[in-house]
Amino acid sequence: MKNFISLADVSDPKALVQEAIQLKKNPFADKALGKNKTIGLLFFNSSLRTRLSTQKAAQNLGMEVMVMNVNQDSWGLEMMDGVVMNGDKAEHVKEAAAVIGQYCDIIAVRSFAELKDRNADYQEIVINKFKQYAGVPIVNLESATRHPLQSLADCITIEEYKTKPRPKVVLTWAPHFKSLPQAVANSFSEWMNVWDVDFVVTHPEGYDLAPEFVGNAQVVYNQREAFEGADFIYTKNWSSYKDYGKVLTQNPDWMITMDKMRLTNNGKFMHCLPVRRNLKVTDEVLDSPQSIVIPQAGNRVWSAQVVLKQILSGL
Ligand SMILES: NCCC[C@H](NC(=O)CCC(=O)O)C(=O)O
Ligand SMILES: NC(=O)OP(=O)(O)O
Repeated sequence: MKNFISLADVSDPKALVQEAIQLKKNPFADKALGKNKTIGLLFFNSSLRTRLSTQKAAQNLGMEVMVMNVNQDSWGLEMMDGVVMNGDKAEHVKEAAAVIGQYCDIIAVRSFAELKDRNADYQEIVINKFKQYAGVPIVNLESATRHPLQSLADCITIEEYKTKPRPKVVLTWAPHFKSLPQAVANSFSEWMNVWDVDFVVTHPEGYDLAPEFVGNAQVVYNQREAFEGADFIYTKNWSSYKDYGKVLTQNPDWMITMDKMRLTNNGKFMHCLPVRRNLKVTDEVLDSPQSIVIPQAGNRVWSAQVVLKQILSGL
């Protein structure tokens, strides 16, 4: 593997998941692979899981890790070419990425959608500029439109918890007062489209994801209907793609409750976290045996480790 920016970088996603499940049984087997190799983790946004699980994965592979919160600790980075840099951005990504590439064998970047300009976000400017100028492999830690390390961990989790060869998986929108990116939902949908599942997406009208991410999913605007017989309920809030970045409704009727979970086939509750209790999902659901959010987050280590292992093997 050269880079891990989206599903397109993975030649065999199912084999990758099986390899991750094997790694989990023997986490330190490849400790020599990363010796004298350095990964730089660059964060333009907050993180708990991504930061710690990627660091842990790199350490399991024997790598050195450097972490930088770009917006707090470094110079403001200009992403646009050909501009007069007389504003608040002191350094161009052209130099910054190339310089970090002198210090690191792999660079991992988190940079969320700004949710102001749909074209700009969907062009994936930040991660693509790093790919263009760093000269070393790039790993996506959640970019404007995708969060593939999360989706890979989600696939590992579904493989571990499924009770039938072809489970029904439902991606459901849930209410939030803030305008949040579509990245997690897009990416999950992208991966579910190549998985052995019956995949349903449910959300209020106006929240349709970009068609290239919805793919062959069945879209249902009635949440209760969507939940019928589901084996997995994957919850996420996202802002509108069509009316870009807007919060069109905060309708509390879309919150995940035990009453709705009872419509499922003893369905497992999944969420990438962080999750706001009693806004998106009730305490009762999150604290029930049906919730698998903690092992799901635990799988972020194996998702990152299998990706770093494959990239290191190709250096
Ligand atoms: N990486 C996992 C999700 C990150 C981000 N969530 C958030 O920003 C939640 C913030 C809040 O609830 O205030 C998102 O939706 O893409
Ligand atoms: N799920 C996830 O990516 O969590 P963080 O935003 O805390 O990294």
